[in-house]
Amino acid sequence: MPAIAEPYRIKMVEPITMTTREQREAAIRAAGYNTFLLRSDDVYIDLLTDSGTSAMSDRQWSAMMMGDEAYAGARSFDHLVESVRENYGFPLVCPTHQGRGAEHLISKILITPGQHVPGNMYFTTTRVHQELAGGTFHDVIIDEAHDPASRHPFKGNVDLDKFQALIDEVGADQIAYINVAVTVNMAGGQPVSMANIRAVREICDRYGIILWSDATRLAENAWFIQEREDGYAGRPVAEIVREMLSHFDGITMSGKKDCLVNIGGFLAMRDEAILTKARELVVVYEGMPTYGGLAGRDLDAMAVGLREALDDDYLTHRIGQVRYLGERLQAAGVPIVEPIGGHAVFIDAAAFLDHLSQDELPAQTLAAEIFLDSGVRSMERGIVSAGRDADGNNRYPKLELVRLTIPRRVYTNSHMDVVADSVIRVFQRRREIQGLTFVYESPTLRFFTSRFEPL
Ligand SMILES: Cc1ncc(COP(=O)(O)O)c(/C=N/[C@@H](Cc2ccccc2)C(=O)O)c1O
Repeated sequence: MPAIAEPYRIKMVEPITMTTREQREAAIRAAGYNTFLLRSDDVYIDLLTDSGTSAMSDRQWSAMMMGDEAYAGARSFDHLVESVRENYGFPLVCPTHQGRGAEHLISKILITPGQHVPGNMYFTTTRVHQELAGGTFHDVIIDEAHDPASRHPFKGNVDLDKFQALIDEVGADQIAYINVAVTVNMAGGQPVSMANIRAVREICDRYGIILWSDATRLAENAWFIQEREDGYAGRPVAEIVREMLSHFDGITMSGKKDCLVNIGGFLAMRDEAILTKARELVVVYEGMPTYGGLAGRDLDAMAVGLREALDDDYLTHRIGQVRYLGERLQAAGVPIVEPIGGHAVFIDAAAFLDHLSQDELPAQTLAAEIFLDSGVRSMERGIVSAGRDADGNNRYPKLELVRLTIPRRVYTNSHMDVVADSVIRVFQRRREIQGLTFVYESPTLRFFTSRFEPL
């Protein structure tokens, strides 16, 4: 991909400082070797997440100044609805404080306890809300998604045979809905093709199954369709997004990613009955249906940001930056998930630290080692994130990954070079690295707050 300059110029900066090795050793010990528990001031380049860490534009900031903080019926809500209608094609919107707020509501609305919810690989908060609502998640993603080395161009695709087999096994009436994430975070930010979305739609229509999407990174998914799928080259991302979403009954959206805001989310849909139920629940858990746990200014920032995130030049640079980092690591022989995803480079920690067993927590270990080397913060996406099953046993995911997650419009490729140099240094001394073990294991979504110590 030809290098392109940032399609924006920087108008404000936030100073960052490099720490010493001694400072980092003290910091990671205090954080229990869990990068989620590090203090921001101890982090040099923060690649923990792309969630809520984007830089907002001058247009978003000025929209915030005009935010309407009326408790009910604020203009800011109208602006969000207009933007969702215009850019996503959904007529109905229920704002929530962030993505998992929307996941909570839709799980309660659509799932009857005992029902099943197929999806293209699990995501932690999505699955936990489905389970809390009494549903059982079933992974129906294609097998290639579980192979870090597979170069399948659309590893996020639903395996139609797996989906059909589940329908045959439990009956269509026992399937609450199918949830198709675009892109698939835990597979490495991997896209779903338009052809696959259409094929899933056909099955859902045949059996009367609701087709929902976790649209959190939909713009990046559309950009990969433009780049890789026959018939879409040269089509504007905004047009591809409208076509993608036209096949879904509704979406949960974490605005903290592809709406370029620091907080925000929403449900968007076509069915008034679902909106009515969402409004009944949102007043209990989030706030009035016209603010959903957000300030008016947040709604306005999201209305502007979701439109900006569909810009072709912005996405070409954004995805190009992720690819730049990934290609530097590939050139040094560092094992990463291929193809390189849309929002992050995922290091194959199992291959990187192939002398460690999964019970020695390779990804947790590698994330701590990278921080110790350079102050770069990453996120464990392996056995710790996978948690325990209903019987209390550790789940053993095929993918044991460390995610280097690139915030939107924040860092330059000079920062990417610092990250690449650090990971390569750790790779060169990987045989010296020993594993970690739990000293405290939190009961739910344990990766957020558990603590560890070196073996
Ligand atoms: C595909 C997808 N669907 C829904 C959500 C929830 O949205 P929200 O509630 O955060 O707004 C997320 C959030 N992803 C963040 C934050 C995170 C969340 C759980 C564990 C680790 C990190 C991340 O991947 O960094 C997501 O990626």
